[in-house]
Amino acid sequence: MAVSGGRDSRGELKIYEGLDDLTTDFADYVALLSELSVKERGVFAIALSGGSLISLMAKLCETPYSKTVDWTKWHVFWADERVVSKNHVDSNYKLAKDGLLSKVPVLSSHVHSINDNLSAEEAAADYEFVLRQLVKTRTVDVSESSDCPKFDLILLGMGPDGHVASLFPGHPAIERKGDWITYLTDSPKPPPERITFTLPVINSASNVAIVVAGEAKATAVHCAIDDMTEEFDAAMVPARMVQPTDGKLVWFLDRSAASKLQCSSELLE
Ligand SMILES: O=C(O)[C@H](O)[C@@H](O)[C@H](O)[C@H](O)COP(=O)(O)O
Repeated sequence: MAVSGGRDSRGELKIYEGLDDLTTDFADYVALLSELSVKERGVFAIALSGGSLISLMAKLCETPYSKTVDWTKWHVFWADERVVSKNHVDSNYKLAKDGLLSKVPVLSSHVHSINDNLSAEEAAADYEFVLRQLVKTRTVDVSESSDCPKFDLILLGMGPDGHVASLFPGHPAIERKGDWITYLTDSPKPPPERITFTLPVINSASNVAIVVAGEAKATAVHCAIDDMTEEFDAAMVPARMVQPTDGKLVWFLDRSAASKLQCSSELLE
């Protein structure tokens, strides 16, 4: 069973007793947004992350979703990627391919992964170029307020340090504004070389979901969502800076991840 509550600009909270409820509701959420986007725009532009997120999407490969979702209309991107070859165990592309994309009929020409023959800096520039072409054709919509791509849905996990995509606490990549995609060669979470959507791109999406499970992330969830004192530095918890300008943010949390939220006891009553 889930409880839901609003936290204004820090998003809607959905808290689940167990992972089974969470993954079922999460699959319903993705399937519904896919349906609405396809109805409205003819395509569904979705950006994935790495980590446990992909295993939490596993229900989408099962019925009814495997049969009811219009997979041929999906265009798949990565909100962040590790700069390694596509068949490397660290590759977010490989993770998604093995756990999701090879099990559903997404068209290979609609899977927009990074060029793994390039350096991190070159791969970021190349990925931004690819994205710009797809924004021109409106495969990915554009935000009128920011001129950034407006993804139908960006899916993020969160690390125990509060990072999302490859935007880490206190790292200069959080501040990047001019670029859509930036790169790191010193990621605190291995591997060190990565590319990542910048915050303006994440915050221009129509929908953003942050999916978090486990007690190890409870403090970061608290710091990302609860009201804090004025001295609190949001740049130290990148997930707190995810605040879509014209879109909607939803947090999918299990009970352990939500256990330090000030508002969780009210919500769970
Ligand atoms: O490539 C990456 O490392 C990810 O995109 C990263 O942002 C991930 O989503 C979080 O670190 C959460 O990962 P876990 O869910 O595995 O903790």
